[in-house]
Amino acid sequence: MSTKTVALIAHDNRKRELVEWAQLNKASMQKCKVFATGTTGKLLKSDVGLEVTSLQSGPLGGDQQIGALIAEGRIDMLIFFWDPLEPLPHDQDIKALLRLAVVWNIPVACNRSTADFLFASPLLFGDYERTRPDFTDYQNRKL
Ligand SMILES: O=C(CO)COP(=O)(O)O
Repeated sequence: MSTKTVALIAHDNRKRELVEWAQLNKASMQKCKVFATGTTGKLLKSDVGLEVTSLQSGPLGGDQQIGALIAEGRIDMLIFFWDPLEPLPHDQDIKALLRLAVVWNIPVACNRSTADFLFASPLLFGDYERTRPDFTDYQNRKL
């Protein structure tokens, strides 16, 4: 079984919620490789004590960096507590990230109960191999 790679992101109004959730799931998180956007990553290090690879802050391109990692097949799961009540300057980046997670068949949790379900799943540390879609036909289409 290979180490799972998880991307964690939370918008400002939901950062406390993500930190609390990560504290409760710290033992499992420590078995994963964790990527995060800038400020989220900083909090996960300082308040949870996780080892995290922090990318740029979301509005500065962090969502796009996570999206690129997904497209490269380097992320197994996305936990993204996005803010459903406030528009943000980088809304398009957020939409693009969520879109790529669907394109590449990545499990995504946008709230705490879904994150609980993902982390309670025997598949998390089992021998489940996510089907990575094959877009060969799409890439070879006649133009
Ligand atoms: O804005 C974000 C995701 O869209 C999160 O970025 P930060 O983790 O830097 O706050």
